Amino acid sequence: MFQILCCRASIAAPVRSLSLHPRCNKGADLWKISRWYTSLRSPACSSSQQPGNTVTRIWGLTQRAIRQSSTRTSKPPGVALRFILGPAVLTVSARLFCHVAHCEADVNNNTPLEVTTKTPAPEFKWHIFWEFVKPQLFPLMGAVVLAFAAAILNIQIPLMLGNLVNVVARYLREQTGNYVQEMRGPALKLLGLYGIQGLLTSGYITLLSRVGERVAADMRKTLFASLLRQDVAFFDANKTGLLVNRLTSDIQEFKSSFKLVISQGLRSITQTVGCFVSLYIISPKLTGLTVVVLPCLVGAGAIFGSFLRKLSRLAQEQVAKATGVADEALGNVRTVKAFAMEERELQLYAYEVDKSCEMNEDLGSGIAVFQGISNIALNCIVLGTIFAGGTLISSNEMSPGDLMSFLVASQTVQRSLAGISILFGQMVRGLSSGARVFEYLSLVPTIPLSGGGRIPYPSLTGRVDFINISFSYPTRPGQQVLSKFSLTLPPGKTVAIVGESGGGKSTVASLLERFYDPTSGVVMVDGLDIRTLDLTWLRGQVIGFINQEPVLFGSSIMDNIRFGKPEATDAEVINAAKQANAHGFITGFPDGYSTVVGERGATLSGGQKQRIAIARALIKNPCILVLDEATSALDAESERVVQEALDRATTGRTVLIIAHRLSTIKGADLICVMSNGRIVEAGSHLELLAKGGLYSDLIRRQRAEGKK
Ligand SMILES: Nc1ncnc2c1ncn2[C@@H]1O[C@H](COP(=O)(O)OP(=O)(O)OP(=O)(O)O)[C@@H](O)[C@H]1O
Repeated sequence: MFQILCCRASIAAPVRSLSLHPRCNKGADLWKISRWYTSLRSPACSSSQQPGNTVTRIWGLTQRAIRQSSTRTSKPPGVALRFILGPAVLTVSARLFCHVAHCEADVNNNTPLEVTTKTPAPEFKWHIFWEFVKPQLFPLMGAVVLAFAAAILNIQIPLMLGNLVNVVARYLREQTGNYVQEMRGPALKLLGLYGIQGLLTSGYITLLSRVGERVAADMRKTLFASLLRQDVAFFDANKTGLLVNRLTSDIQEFKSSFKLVISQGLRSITQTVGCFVSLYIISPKLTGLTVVVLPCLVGAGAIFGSFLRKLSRLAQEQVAKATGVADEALGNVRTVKAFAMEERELQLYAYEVDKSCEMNEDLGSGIAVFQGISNIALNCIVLGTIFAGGTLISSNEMSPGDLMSFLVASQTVQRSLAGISILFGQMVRGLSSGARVFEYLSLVPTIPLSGGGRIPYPSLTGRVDFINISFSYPTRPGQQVLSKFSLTLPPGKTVAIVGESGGGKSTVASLLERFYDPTSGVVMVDGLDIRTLDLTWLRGQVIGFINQEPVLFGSSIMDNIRFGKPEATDAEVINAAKQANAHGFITGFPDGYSTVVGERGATLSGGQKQRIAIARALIKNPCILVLDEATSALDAESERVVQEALDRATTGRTVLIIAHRLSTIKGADLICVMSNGRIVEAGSHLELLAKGGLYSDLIRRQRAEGKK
């Protein structure tokens, strides 16, 4: 019954959404816009991925996951019980395209389009699945037993209905005896059966949804943990949308299939076998007729259904495409507004929505035709059964009650067979969704987050050595970014790296953070290869990292600063904010440290965000500080305030500055000029100026640009 409600609710969805869609617009302008837009979004035009903080990327990932949490609409069935055969017939037709409608319901799921890659399809790993099911074994077994019992009772119902009809028929024929008294026995029995069957059904659905939800929740948590463990290179190679899709749609799909297979699969098989036995006992002749007609009908329904499913999938992808346009426009709303592109974005969205409207209309028409034909076919079967059964009744080979039992049992068989055909497709989809989830669950990062040694604090000096490093990014193995790069950061000293854009400066910082391992050579902290050190300790307590575009979380300022050291007291947070020159503006806000900074810190200025990021890095009192162009995105006034904070923060620490603005690094103990992945000049500001080489060239160019 639950399944029937779902089917009907899902069927209602396309009809409703179709009536709400705006008129389809196929104007030539929109075509042009779309093509321009498609080319804009093609891989050739997409900007290259920059190395970034893993947490920052995962932050984006979770935000999208939350946005994409599915909202399925459900509607009570609108068809009233008219007469005993009508609902059964409608139910069968509904079930025949239940999977089509199920896809349709998914349209509302904002599923991001999964980029098809040529890698082989992942395999479903049963042993991993078993690990998730094991803790839920008892409720699962309970659900199986209850579902089986409900199916057995379902087989009894047609026979009991037949008994009831026999009583009615006898009374009509003979007009003797007490009708109510004669009816009471079988009616009460049937009522009891309905009651028990209802209880069993609610029982197994409750247990099954508990099992399904818990398995899905465990899978989500484990997958998210596994994603967080992966190397930065993994995030360079995999799109956030695809990862979010695995966390949301794939697990949702897997859960639905899992529940459906247990509930409907078990019921359908038991009922098909049981009811066939009943049919044979009631009338072998009529059963023979049914055996010929039914499979043909179900087969035709399955073929038509698979065509509609394909249509539904295409429509679903189109809706996801439209959602992608809206997602990108809303996510980059400031850029859209800055270029006054609201109208253009609206047109792009309208084009995609109109296309999806058109496809959904086609799907709706397909469903309508299918429902019409299947209703006619199924009603004809009923008619044919009554006709053939009537002949058998007239020759006394069957009673009216037997005919009634036969009709209801054959409806149950039709329903069950349709259920099995749906189930098969659903199972295939569920297994491939599960396989995609398990693929990432079993991924082992090449850079483990924990394990390895720690250097006790009193002896930690903060000396860093890059020795003979060569490096290519895993996603671009052909491009050597660093070649035989060597550099020493003496304890407590400030070393700056300058050079042309794309020369590999930020890559040096990424290697120190161990976002990547060098292709050859070693990075050392206090004379120890960082590959032998505990990475969580190194990133969490030894190195503070501040980059050009600090990403804040959409929580309070207090929480954002505490992100650097979760166990920090309020006093420690305030102290870090003071060191970062942030305390003044924070206390100026009406809510002070409780001020919520908006998505990615959108309600703060660039300088304010940067100072909170500095406080976040300082709160862990790092021995080594990496500033990757920390002030280059700021205006002169913000830069001055942030620079003040940085000057204070760098005292007594080993500091690596990746700099664009050369004015900010004049005071560094050592300035290294990078070109083509190696250091070509090194010395103090004055020494390099006196040398008249690349550094003085850069200074000259920057001064000239400043004057323009
Ligand atoms: N995640 C990545 N995957 C592949 N290649 C990358 C990645 N990040 C950077 N690169 C490439 O590595 C080279 C060095 O980049 P890097 O960011 O280190 O340069 P940079 O000197 O810091 O540049 P800028 O001053 O413009 O920030 C560039 O050619 C860049 O395209």
